[in-house]
Amino acid sequence: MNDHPQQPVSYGLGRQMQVYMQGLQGQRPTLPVSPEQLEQQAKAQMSQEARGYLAGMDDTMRSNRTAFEHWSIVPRMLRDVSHRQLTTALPGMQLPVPLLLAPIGVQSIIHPDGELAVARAAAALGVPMILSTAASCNIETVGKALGETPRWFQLYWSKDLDLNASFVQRAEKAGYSAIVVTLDTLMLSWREQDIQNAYLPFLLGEGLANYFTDPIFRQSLPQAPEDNPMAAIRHFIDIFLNPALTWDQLGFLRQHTNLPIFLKGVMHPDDAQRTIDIGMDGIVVSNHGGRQVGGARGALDALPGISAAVQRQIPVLFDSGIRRGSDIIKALALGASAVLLGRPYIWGLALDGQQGVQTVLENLLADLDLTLALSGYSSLDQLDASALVHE
Ligand SMILES: Cc1cc2nc3c(=O)[nH]c(=O)nc-3n(C[C@H](O)[C@H](O)[C@H](O)COP(=O)(O)O)c2cc1C
Ligand SMILES: O=C(O)C(=O)c1ccccc1
Repeated sequence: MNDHPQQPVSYGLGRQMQVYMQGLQGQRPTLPVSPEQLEQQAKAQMSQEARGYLAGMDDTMRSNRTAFEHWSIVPRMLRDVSHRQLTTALPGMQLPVPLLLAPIGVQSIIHPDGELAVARAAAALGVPMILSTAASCNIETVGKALGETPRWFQLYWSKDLDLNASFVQRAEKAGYSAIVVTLDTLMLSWREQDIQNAYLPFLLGEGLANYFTDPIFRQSLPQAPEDNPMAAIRHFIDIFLNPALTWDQLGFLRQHTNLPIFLKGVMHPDDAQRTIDIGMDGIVVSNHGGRQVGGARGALDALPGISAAVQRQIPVLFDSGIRRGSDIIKALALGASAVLLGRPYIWGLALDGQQGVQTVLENLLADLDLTLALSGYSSLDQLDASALVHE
């Protein structure tokens, strides 16, 4: 596991005063501080194709947010919150904050520096990053940019088992400390905007860096991807997802990596139980940011039942709709050990590259730190359902 000596530049009061002091010099934050305005501004300057790709099903995304709105924090007073602790212990590893960057594919369509800019921002703040299989920059290059910062690798389970083994071995060698297998995307969903735009980034060769640099992938091509990219893209389309995947096949990964394995996209307590039964190490409760199943349940609504089933036997992580510090507090109070931040860091990337991602993270961590303290908590392990009411 990676140790990470860096602490984020400044949480809470530090960040707040930094901004107010800059105001004395006539400076204002360059990015919108509110996530809603950040989203609006980022979308306004993206291409129609990128905007469409970032979208999801409106109803499921609305359910994700509504689920948060139905829980309220009940602040408690006078409990000495002068020192806060945001470190988060997972079995076998310590995270500096209860937050990881969610795996988001094909970041080159958002910003030319894509995953590299994100990795540099993550490294500047010590925030762990999860790299997508469908990245525009490969496992090794992103690993180097991250230095000592913790990183995990997200696997799309290919039809080619040797390729799956190769990916996890490359990740292990490049200092990644966990594998996240995404279960909810065994095929791409009916994506209205992408279909309207007739746009799939992979067909343009975007997001294929891990495949094109993989020895197993290259071996199965008659010509190198550099010499015949269309044939390489066609092979990728044939093998990259495997809708035939079932629970009993996941054990295969164990023979090829010693890293802990998390399953992402769990929405039912029975699937969480199944994860434990087959000996996997953790789950991510998620509906993929409302991008896969239209009309699906809000992810936070699934969390209490899953936490109750899991009984802390394995860590439960959460994503889909995290926008503010209060959202993180709610997810942790309902049993998550940490959360994944999705679209907000991509909006920062779209507007200002590495610096944009960094600003979004600094703001979110400051908000988390202050909201935690003002709610009456000084460490994350004090949070449980008694911090909230459902109404
Ligand atoms: C543009 C985009 C691409 C994504 N690509 C991946 C991916 O490659 N692998 C994966 O497991 N999840 C992927 N996700 C899902 C995220 O990891 C995460 O579950 C989701 O963004 C959380 O929802 P939120 O962004 O609304 O908070 C993607 C999400 C978006 C928005
Ligand atoms: O677009 C996505 O949501 C996603 O998860 C994905 C799937 C395949 C390749 C890249 C990203």
